[in-house]
Amino acid sequence: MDAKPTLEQIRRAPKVLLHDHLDGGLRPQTIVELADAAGYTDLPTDDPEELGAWFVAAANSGSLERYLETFRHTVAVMQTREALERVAAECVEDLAADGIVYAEVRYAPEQHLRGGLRLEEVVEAVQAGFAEGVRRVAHRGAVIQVRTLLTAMRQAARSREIAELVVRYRDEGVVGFDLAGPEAGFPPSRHVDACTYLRQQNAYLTIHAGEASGLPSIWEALQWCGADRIGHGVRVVEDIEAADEHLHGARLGRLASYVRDKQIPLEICPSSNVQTGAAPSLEAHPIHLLHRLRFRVTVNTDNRLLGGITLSDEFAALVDTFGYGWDDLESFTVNAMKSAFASFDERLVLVNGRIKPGFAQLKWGGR
Ligand SMILES: O=c1[nH]cnc2c1ncn2[C@@H]1O[C@H](CO)[C@@H](O)[C@H]1O
Ligand SMILES: [Zn+2]
Repeated sequence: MDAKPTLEQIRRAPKVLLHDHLDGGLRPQTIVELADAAGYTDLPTDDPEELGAWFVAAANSGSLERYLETFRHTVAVMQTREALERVAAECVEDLAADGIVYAEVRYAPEQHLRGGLRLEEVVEAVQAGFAEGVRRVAHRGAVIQVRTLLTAMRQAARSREIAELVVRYRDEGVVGFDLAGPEAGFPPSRHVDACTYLRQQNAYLTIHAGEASGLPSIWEALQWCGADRIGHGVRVVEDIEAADEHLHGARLGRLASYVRDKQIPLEICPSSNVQTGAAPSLEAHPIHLLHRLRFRVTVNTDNRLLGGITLSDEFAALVDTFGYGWDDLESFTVNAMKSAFASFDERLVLVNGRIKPGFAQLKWGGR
């Protein structure tokens, strides 16, 4: 129990992932093959290993805008039904191989229309791919639940249409809406109409906020748009007055208090935040303060390809950096499951049937 969780043990732990972009998690080999099939000649290299390294290096830019430029290549090769299905199926295989038992995977349908697909066809292709992935994984004896979030790009003007798409496919595995893209200059309040519509439909939404912009963006996401969760949200620390090492004298402003009192889930993505400059380093990442102050912290990958990481790697890095043990990792996992957009029944079954027994086995099983 006191022993430090190893990467190999963490990989076996039943994990939950709420924030993962489909178009930020492709296998480099797949990108090369899809580019070849589509006649896309702009890839920086045709060698899968070099390509994987190129993405990580290019994403280590210190700026969200430059980080997002790398999506040019992944989106370019995801423009046909076959490509979308393949990428979605492989995503499920990769998440299951990392020991994830429940995932919500997001992407922006409006970015996949260049090959002539309609929004509905994009959604149906990805859902078919997820179902295929779940079948393949089941053949190997693993069980994973995968749900979908549909993202609207905040710099564009299609959020209402995407919100309607979420509602239309709510019984086919689409569980919520997301806003992503460059945060600076494109505040959540631009999309109030879509968000109001979703709430009136009893649908769920999460919004990327507090990553490249600060408190006003988080405030708008919550109080103008009614977001159920916040993507990243790390800059909420700007509303917390520095505390000493033991947290004596930590003072929360009104917004930080609201986020903590209401236990608004924060989808924190440590590696991504360091890559985009939202956090100066893992050692100085706000997750440690937020976790100790008992905000509802969840740990996520954001973009596995761009970070060159899995969720297990993220957990292992937190263990190394902050000395976290099984109780911390279990609390991030239970927080995530409680914050998922799946129904209460489904969440309960996963917490009691998989997460608690799985962590108990890792904590006490060896004794
Ligand atoms: O961390 C992030 N912040 C904001 N936008 C992001 C982030 N990661 C990915 N995307 C954007 O979301 C789109 C749909 O998946 C991606 O194409 C990318 O532009
Ligand atoms: Zn994201």
